[in-house]
Amino acid sequence: MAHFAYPEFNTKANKMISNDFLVIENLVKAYALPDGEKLVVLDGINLNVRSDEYISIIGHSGCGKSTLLKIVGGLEKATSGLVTLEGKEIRKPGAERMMVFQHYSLLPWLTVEENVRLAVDEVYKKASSKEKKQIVSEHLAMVNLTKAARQYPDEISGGMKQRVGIARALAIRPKMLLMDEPFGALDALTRGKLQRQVLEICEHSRLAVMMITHDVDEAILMSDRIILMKNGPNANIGEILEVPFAHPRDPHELRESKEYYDLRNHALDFLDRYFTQDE
Ligand SMILES: Nc1ncnc2c1ncn2[C@@H]1O[C@H](COP(=O)(O)OP(=O)(O)OP(=O)(O)O)[C@@H](O)[C@H]1O
Repeated sequence: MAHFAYPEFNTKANKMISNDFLVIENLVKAYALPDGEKLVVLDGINLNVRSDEYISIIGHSGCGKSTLLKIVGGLEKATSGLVTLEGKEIRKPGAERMMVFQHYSLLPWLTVEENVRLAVDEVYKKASSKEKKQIVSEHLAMVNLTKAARQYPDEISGGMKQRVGIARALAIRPKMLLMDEPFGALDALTRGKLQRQVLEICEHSRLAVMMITHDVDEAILMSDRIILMKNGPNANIGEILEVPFAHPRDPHELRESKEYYDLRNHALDFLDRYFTQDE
């Protein structure tokens, strides 16, 4: 790897942290409906995300969480407003922003390592075959999938598939990970294990994360801030909660603190309030 500029995982303490890494300003997103009307989904979103920050987005179904994530991912365009990453306007998808979806999106005719390799080939065009192989194997090891490298997606469990998706996203060395309910389809035990694995990777990496979840406990465990969205249409941010717990976090320890329950109840009350308004 001598001539290949592939950064090591650095601790957060070693890095420059920028407060205006991702900047969302007055973001409005409207969809044209078949009857000629307009559906304004997001109406005036303002948010700054630091370059090492883990952000969760919570809100009732249809409030525009996925739409917001897709705009940051460059898969959807804003109707008005501005979204910038390190000062550059986001107009299309890019390798510095990798997406992970709830339903794994692996190619079934490729093995686990080939699925990751495909993405590495696409981005590291100048790297040698040996270097690319090393990147793939490092990232499979990171999510404990070394032994499953030669298996096909239909030969592995849902949790393993999701780990392949995460390894594939991380192997590209993105600056930002965008995850749409990444643990939503997993059983409770697998979800807990994978949450801790992702948390550990994020605690040691120079990475910003934006994650959609419906699970308040998951949001508190993983995030530095929780974005609580008001209901749509014309949704915007209702509240932003700071999660005050130091890293590394242990879910059992968290659940012993009063602060944890105060935060949890606050988020649940917010969601209840909006659910009731809608009824
Ligand atoms: N391409 C589209 N064309 C028209 N309307 C759309 C389109 N995509 C999303 N919508 C509408 O925008 C609104 C927000 O959708 P979005 O998927 O962003 O919500 P969400 O908060 O992620 O919901 P959920 O929690 O159920 O996944 C919904 O009313 C949805 O029907």
